[in-house]
Amino acid sequence: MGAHKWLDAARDVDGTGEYYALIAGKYIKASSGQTIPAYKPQEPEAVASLVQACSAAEIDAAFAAATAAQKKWRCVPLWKRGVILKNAAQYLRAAADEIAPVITAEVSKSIKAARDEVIRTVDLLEYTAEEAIRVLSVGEMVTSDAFPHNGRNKLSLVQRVPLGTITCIPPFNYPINLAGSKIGPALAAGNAAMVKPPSSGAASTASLCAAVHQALVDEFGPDSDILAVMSLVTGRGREIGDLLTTHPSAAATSFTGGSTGISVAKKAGMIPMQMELGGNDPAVVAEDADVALTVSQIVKGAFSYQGQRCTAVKVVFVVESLYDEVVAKVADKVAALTVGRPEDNSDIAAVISKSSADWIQSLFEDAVAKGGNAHAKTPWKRENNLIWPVVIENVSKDATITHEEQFGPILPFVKVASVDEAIELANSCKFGLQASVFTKGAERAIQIADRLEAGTVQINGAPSRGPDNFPFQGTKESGIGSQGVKYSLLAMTKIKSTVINLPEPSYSVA
Ligand SMILES: NC(=O)c1ccc[n+]([C@@H]2O[C@H](COP(=O)([O-])OP(=O)(O)OC[C@H]3O[C@@H](n4cnc5c(N)ncnc54)[C@H](O)[C@@H]3O)[C@@H](O)[C@H]2O)c1
Repeated sequence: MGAHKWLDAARDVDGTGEYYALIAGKYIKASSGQTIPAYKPQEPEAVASLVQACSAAEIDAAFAAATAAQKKWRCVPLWKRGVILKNAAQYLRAAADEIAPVITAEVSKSIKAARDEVIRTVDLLEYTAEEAIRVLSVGEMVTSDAFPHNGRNKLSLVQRVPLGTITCIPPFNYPINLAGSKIGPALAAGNAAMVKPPSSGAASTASLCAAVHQALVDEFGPDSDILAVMSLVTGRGREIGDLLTTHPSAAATSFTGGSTGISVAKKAGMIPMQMELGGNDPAVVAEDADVALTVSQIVKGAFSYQGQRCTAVKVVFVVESLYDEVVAKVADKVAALTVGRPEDNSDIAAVISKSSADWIQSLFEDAVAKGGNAHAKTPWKRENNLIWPVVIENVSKDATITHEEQFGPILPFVKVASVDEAIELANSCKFGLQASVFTKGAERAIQIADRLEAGTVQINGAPSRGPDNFPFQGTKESGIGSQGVKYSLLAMTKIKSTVINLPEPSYSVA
């Protein structure tokens, strides 16, 4: 039993501790009688959480109830939807210390970073509630006399309306924040949210959903059918994923994850997609870079949360004149990072799974086979899923890690003859999420940024998804559409216009 009744209501506190699914506004155990375990990345034999293995029939039931609930929810006044989201944020804030260890156990994020993620999501929900009012309460009136051969006898009133039920699929690495960045705008805009959490991180996402559900219960009572406006459906992505993203009642999909998103987008019918996918964010270091700033941003950018961030620095291109100095100084800092348990707030803890650790190791071995080497101060070392941070120097332009996302604590350095060569290499990658450029010249920075194929370019800073009000998007295989509170509100609504036809042109006077 925890300190929060609403959080206890989301799981079987008297039994196995398994988390329930939330379907048609009620917590349920799956009719299959089966649960899905998620294991602790740091102790692969230990179960971190158990969630329900929902069936196709349960998902159909969730969609049917959500469709009906959304018709009522969209009529709840905009300000009141905002108040409910703010109330959910307050529940979340009060339980931050109880939820943080759940995140830590499931995805091996340090306790401090896990708590920060909860509070960031509180801020996100509150901001979303207010931004929705600013963005969605104001439309426009378009007059016909702007277009040739027309008088002012037609007035088009333009407003934004919700889409319906939005399938929300977050990844493991921010199971609360990236769930909140979908659920918040979806609900604020008058949609229903069909939430499918990642297998590792499901209990964390479930905790956020519990806060939102309780805020809905407070407003509408425990038996209201409007509670079905948010569902939590759990199961293996490969088993229920297609059902959720191709369901006839799904009006849009908001997905964050890896290349799975590409197949999700290809299979989906004619519905809007918000796709935030993988990246291989390059840092381009020019001859005139501020070395101390560059080094500290690269270390922070590449190794926070052991590199498991879509916006981690994933490859560094340094011009010859600075190469040795930058590599040596980065290696010094990386060698000083603490390695251990996330519960102890170590800088580096285990990566999410064995398959991820194996992938990282294969990239390291490929880089070495092609001429690279671990810097002497940061040798390769692995124990189960725990990988010590490594600076790989002399990495070949042809090494797989130069072009593919490692999602782990190893960082390749590639020596380039010029910034032009760095840009060419960066742009040859199939991804285009973010990129960083380090130079003291403001005009030069803009010119380099303009030439880099990326959704966002950071000048003299590490890549970053936040703050959450910024637009965030990828090009190429890094995604479709933009995220960020305002941009998600726009993505989760569509324009509807109503035309007033006047019998004869009318011109308004002051
Ligand atoms: N661009 C961004 O905003 C952003 C942010 C964070 C993470 N990421 C990316 O996410 C990846 C790491 O996260 P991950 O390992 O959880 O990604 P993933 O693609 O393996 O899984 C993402 C989500 O998709 C679900 N899923 C799996 N199969 C599915 C299917 N067939 N249909 C629908 N859903 C399905 C998973 O259960 C999970 O909830 C990295 O590539 C990282 O770069 C991107």
